Amino acid sequence: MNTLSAFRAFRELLPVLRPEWRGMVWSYLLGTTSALALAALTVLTAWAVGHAVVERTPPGPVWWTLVLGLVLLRVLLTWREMDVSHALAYRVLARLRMALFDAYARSVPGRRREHSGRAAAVAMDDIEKLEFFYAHTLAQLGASLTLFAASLVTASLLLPEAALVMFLGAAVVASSALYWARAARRLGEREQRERSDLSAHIVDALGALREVLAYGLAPRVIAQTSDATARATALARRRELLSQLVTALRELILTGVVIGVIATSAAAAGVLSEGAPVRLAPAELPALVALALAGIAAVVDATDTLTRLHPLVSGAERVGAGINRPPVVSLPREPRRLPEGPLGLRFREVSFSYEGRQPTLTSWSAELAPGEHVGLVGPSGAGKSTVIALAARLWDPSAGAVELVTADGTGVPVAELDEGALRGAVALVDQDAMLFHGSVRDNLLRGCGPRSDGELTDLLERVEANGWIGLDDELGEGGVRLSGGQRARLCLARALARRPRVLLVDEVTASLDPATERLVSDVIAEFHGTVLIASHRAETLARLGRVVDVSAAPQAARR
Ligand SMILES: Nc1ncnc2c1ncn2[C@@H]1O[C@H](COP(=O)(O)OP(=O)(O)OP(=O)(O)O)[C@@H](O)[C@H]1O
Repeated sequence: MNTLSAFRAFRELLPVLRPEWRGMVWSYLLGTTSALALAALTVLTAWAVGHAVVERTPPGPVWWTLVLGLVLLRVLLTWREMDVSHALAYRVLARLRMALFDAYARSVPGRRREHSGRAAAVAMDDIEKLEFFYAHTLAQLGASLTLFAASLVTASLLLPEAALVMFLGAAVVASSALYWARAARRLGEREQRERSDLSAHIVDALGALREVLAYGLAPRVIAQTSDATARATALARRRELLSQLVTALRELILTGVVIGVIATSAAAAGVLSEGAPVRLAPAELPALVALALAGIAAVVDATDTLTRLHPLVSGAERVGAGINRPPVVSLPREPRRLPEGPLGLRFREVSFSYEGRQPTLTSWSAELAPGEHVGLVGPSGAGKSTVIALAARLWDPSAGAVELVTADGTGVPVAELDEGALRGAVALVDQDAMLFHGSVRDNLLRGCGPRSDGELTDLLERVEANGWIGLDDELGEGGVRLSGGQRARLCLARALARRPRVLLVDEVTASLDPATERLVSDVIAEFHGTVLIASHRAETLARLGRVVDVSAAPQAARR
């Protein structure tokens, strides 16, 4: 494993978990004390056996008190450890999820053409595995290393050469683990890639099931799926084989260390040659071997855990990349509030380009007076959706400003506005607006304050949805059970439920039949606030007071 990059990937997420440091330290302390208590029990038992066999003296009351105390301590610690680490795991999960969601919320909304949903779903899945690492594994690694250090120091006080054997054994175990981990990680990454390609392939096929069936693609999809599964399984088998080999090697080293410690202790106890100076009582020999065994087993445990971390490293990298996505808009330091009353919209010499693309807008200006209904036109790809996204502050322009304009003509840049005030004043009905899982009522109430059922029913009547749906009806995932026109009408009702002062509508009538288009246009025409509609459709545009062209040459904004 590239230890440094693994270390970096895990460290990257620590700032998010900083508030949990007390829980993490507590979990480490409990785990370490418990491991030390277990090691002490093993050593005490070996000591008692040594004395009983060699000196024929049974353990005295001090020994029994110690052993009993340690057993009780272990019971108590195991119970507390579970409690603490479960609570910690829950909080780690929540913190990572919130940080990821927050980062996506700040960085994604404008990037409509990105598969952000899939990336976020994979990262959310990763978080579930990482939770265990931060809540349990980290403390367990710390406990193993502390136990090794403690047993090494104790062994070096009792018999330095036994400690040297332990140290060398630990070094060989650790270096072999690091060497093998690199190969395991490479295999793991390939397997992970195969598996995510496979799930993307299945998701795509299921998403386009109608095309798959209509074009007779099912046999090809099945063959591709089975090939990809076979490749992923072969890689998993190779990885498992490698891991078994490494485990066998580790067991071998462990055995070597035990033999080494027995040999050095036996020599020091004068067991090997007559007349040699005795530096260790023969009765202590089993205790020293048990001590060495506990210490080296802790290193074996830690390296075993480390070698199994590789799938987590890629997960941590993905989550880190998600959490550290640069925000597309930044929150103002001193957010301004919005004055009451009608609001207009002003684009003041706005320029904008998508990452690495030619500029979409260059010094583009337009102004909508409060209450004005304006159409936004331009050839396909000219930037209509971009203008709408800038007005909703899903992106920030690279130059110029987008402002909400009060009745006296004062412009308040959307970038300086309090987030809540902006979202309360401006509503967006997007080209591919999504409905959420849940009832119609849940959807209408999303993002707005309390509204009476009477008001919501009134909205359904306005978009003529009351004939085919009610407030308590469930929409299913993304409103899949509805037609495009029905979805558009509910999305419009949802935007109106927020009682916005500015309504932004992006191509919502583009794929509607003439009757639904007329209906949607009627509802928008009755809206009393300011409206900006991006559209190609003559029928939609004919209802509007004025039309502005997004591809028009740069002009100065009215001040
Ligand atoms: N997320 C994105 N990343 C990169 N480029 C983008 C992104 N969104 C839009 N673009 C590009 O920016 C340009 C303007 O796109 P936009 O969607 O604003 O145009 P539009 O006028 O609304 O087009 P249409 O009428 O076809 O919907 C296009 O060239 C498009 O390819």
